[in-house]
Amino acid sequence: MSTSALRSVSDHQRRVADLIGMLEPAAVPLAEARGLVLADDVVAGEALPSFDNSAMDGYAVRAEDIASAAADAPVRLPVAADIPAGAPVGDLEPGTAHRIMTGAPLPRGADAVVEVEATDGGTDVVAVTAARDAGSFVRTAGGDVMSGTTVLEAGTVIGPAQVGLLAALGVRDVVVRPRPRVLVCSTGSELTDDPTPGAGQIRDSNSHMLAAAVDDAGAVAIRRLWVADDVPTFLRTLDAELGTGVDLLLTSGGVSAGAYEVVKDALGPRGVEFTKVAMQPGMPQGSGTYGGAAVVCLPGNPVSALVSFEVFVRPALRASYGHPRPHRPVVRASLTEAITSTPGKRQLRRGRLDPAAGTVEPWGPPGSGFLGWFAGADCLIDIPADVTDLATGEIVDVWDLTR
Ligand SMILES: Nc1nc2c(c(=O)[nH]1)N[C@H]1C(S)=C(S)[C@@H](COP(=O)(O)OP(=O)(O)OC[C@H]3O[C@@H](n4cnc5c(N)ncnc54)[C@H](O)[C@@H]3O)O[C@H]1N2
Ligand code: MOO
Repeated sequence: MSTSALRSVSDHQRRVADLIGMLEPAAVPLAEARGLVLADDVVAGEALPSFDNSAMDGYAVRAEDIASAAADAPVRLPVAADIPAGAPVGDLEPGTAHRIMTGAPLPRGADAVVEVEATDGGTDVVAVTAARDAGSFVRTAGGDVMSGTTVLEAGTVIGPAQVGLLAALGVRDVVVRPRPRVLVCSTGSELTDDPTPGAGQIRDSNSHMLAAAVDDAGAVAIRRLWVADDVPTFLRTLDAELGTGVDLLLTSGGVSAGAYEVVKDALGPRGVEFTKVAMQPGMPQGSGTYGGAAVVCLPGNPVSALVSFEVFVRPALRASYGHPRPHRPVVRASLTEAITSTPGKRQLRRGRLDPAAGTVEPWGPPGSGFLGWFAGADCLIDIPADVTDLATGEIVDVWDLTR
């Protein structure tokens, strides 16, 4: 096939993204929401803090009662009560102090807290050695969040701070687009789970690798399986697994031009399209729908499978649950050595990025079997299809795989 007949990377990215689409929002418990994206605004149903409280361990007072306090002229006040955190709100009589702990409710009548360091720490009578203005060390109700305000907007990615805020506001369920559910299926009669593979056999690494990539993308690898190069067995397996809440069937292997291309032979006649993309690695690709699920068929070479996942599947999965940044961040860096690329194919070459130096080092050969090298890389060098030679020091686009 001439390279002019190949589909462009961006066309195939669009096709895969359209196939997976966007999932419908649903309420999920807060404990399961980290990494997901709010589908609705969240409005605070109450204020934070919900009551005036102390920012310091010390004494609740009336500022005017300690206005003259100084190190050489302490003001002595009887300590009328102890207020631990969690106590109900009390009342402070003028001319008295309450010993108060950080977070405890400020008693009615008090308007300031004097920290214990500015006192003698007395428990019956306290000597205050510094004046404090009204409002000192008081955290006022609503000072952080006012009831009725929008605290988080739709489209916000829920991270630890957002989980904390929602928990503080008493929100138990949040409305998000759910994690896409992915069935990962390796194919190949050479694959085995046997700890000591026989002659010509290899361990199935792709299903482990792709399930990890699925989870890393914020989706869920609901099951991981492998099937031999046998069309009836492959179809029977899929028919048993699909139709049970699978959003995406992700296969690897069996898509090129050999005599036993199980994925292509089984799904090609059932509406899944097999095509060649102008990309290296990852030229042969399949995409379509089957059994109610979107289907993406990746090539079997491990580096091709994972690069294809990065290029086509990861952004589509992240977009399907509304992630505002579906793609890896792209940075510009200068090459530490010259590299070449096949004409007519966009090459995604493994590299090691040094953000401080602004450089990227090509890491390992370009071939698609070098998973050992890929495992030591942290980025992909994106070489456009019309570029064949890059000199040392040239500036290239680099996909940062660590973010
Ligand atoms: N005559 C042609 N041959 C090939 C072409 C072509 O256009 N014409 N394309 C080549 C390209 S490019 C790629 S990429 C591969 C894709 O092949 P398949 O998707 O059919 O994959 P397999 O043949 O099943 O396997 C390829 C390779 O990867 C190993 N593999 C497969 N699955 C796994 C797994 N789960 N874990 C670990 N390793 C796996 C497999 O043993 C093979 O070594 O086709 C080229 N050939
Ligand atoms: O296009 Mo294949 O994915 O290199 O080895």
